[in-house]
Amino acid sequence: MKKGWFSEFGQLWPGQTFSLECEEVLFQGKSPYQEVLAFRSKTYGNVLVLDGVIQATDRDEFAYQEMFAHLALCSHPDPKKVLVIGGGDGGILREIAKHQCVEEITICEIDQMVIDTAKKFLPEMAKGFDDPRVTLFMGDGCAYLEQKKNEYDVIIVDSSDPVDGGPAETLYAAPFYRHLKEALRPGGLVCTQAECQWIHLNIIAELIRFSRNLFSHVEYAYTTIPSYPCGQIGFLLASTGDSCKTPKRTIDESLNKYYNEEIHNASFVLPSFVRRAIYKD
Ligand SMILES: NCCCN[C@H]1CC[C@H](N)CC1
Repeated sequence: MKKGWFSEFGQLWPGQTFSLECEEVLFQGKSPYQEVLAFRSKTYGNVLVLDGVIQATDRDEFAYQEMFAHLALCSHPDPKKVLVIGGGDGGILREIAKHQCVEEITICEIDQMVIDTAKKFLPEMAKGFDDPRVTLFMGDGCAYLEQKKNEYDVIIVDSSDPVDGGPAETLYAAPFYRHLKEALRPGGLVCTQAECQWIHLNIIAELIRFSRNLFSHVEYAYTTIPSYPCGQIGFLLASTGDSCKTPKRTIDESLNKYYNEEIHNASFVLPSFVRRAIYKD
């Protein structure tokens, strides 16, 4: 990519794109799994891109990482063992580490190049790997999960998008959610990257449909984040215990730039057309 503008084209957001003015290309590489790009943008700081899709920018990544981690962890009464699938840039680890009750954080990431690129060019995220409670397992998240039964209080699936034939496609199907449930301890919950209410209602509705057969509470919440398609992205919270709509625990809000108790509650409040389409109510 040359100095100028980076535009994000994707199969999952046809007919639209988001662009950032690029000051300098910092890294371009190809791992066994995907194209990896990092560049310094004019107004969003450093940017991490995988297969042409923006993963994180210095300027707004906190909106995603904080809501992802704290919606999940504040919805569990006493999370001690946490598993992250994906999330190799480290941002989600940084957020989970804010919860002192957590004793073990395991992350399963398949692509070492993502970790190395984040450590070099987005260190504010990658510092999440420095917490002594973190154990890194390099490998496929699905395979790792299939070996785990009754093991975790919270599982966070920080995946890329379910592009046809892409690495994340299987993470949006019912078998994977069965494995997620089997890996949870009683009262456990999962929180997964669940795309955008403006352009992915069918994906979200299908996730909810099959998750309802497995979990006692299945709820959709979202955050606002300018560098993702349509400026927002959602999370599916599926619990074997209580609803996630109101927090069971609080976190010191001075630690966060985005998440707070009020926004936890508000993030589950959806426009009528979305609620009808995804919950079929
Ligand atoms: N830790 C950040 C992972 C990025 N998650 C996804 C990146 C691609 C987006 N279209 C959706 C979120």
